[in-house]
Amino acid sequence: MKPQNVESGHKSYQMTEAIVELRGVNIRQGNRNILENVDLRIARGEFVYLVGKTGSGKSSLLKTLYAALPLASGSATVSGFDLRKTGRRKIPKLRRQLGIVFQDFNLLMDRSVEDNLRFALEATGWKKGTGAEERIDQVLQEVGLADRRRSMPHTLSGGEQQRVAFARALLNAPTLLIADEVTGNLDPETSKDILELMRNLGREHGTAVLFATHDYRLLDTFHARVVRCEGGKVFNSEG
Ligand SMILES: Nc1ncnc2c1ncn2[C@@H]1O[C@H](COP(=O)(O)OP(=O)(O)OP(=O)(O)O)[C@@H](O)[C@H]1O
Repeated sequence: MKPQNVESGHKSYQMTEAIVELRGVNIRQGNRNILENVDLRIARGEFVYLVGKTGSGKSSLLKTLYAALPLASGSATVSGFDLRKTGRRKIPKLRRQLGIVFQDFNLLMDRSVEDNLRFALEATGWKKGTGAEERIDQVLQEVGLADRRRSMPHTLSGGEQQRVAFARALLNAPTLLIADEVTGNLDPETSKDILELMRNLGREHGTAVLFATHDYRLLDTFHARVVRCEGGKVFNSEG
């Protein structure tokens, strides 16, 4: 296949560059084998659905990608980090390349939207006066919440709170967005809006998106590659 060049602002990148490359990975929780011999490749800017029943190992696979679970065996590269060589001290550096969003929005409820984002920026090493305020404006605009910058989280709907969580995940311009059951608390219409938003942001910025869900109905939202966890194995298929 001919590599496809995508223009993103002043950056040009190749859609074929791998952001995730797992080969023969075994994933364990405690002394239990969860997934065996996993091969998975995700290219820059690619959107991938990760599906499987509750307990099939989706979260364990995602945890492996952000180095919250060690590799039991095999090789894995995520955003240029070789996970076999990514010791504890390097993990924060790896995670700065990733945007991770969960079902629970995990917002600080006693702080405004902008304070939630400022807190995340400072926690990842941004200093005041280095474009932080502009970056907050940018990500809120991208998720369609520019006018809610000073709102408190409890005044926002569930869908809007999840958008704030996405805005926070986007702050450091991740190469990979990991979404673990992010629509679990949302109604079907809002879930599809969130899904569309993720796909569009991914396309625009060349961010790969791995969207885990046990809700197979969401696969009808748009056509994309589907990766399935079942019976301790991971199956790759064309969507
Ligand atoms: N900390 C742990 N210690 C031992 N076993 C665990 C641990 N966390 C998860 N498991 C087990 O690993 C298996 C896979 O769980 P995992 O959370 O990865 O599945 P999942 O597909 O993400 O499910 P869900 O959709 O419910 O989140 C389950 O059988 C679960 O009981």
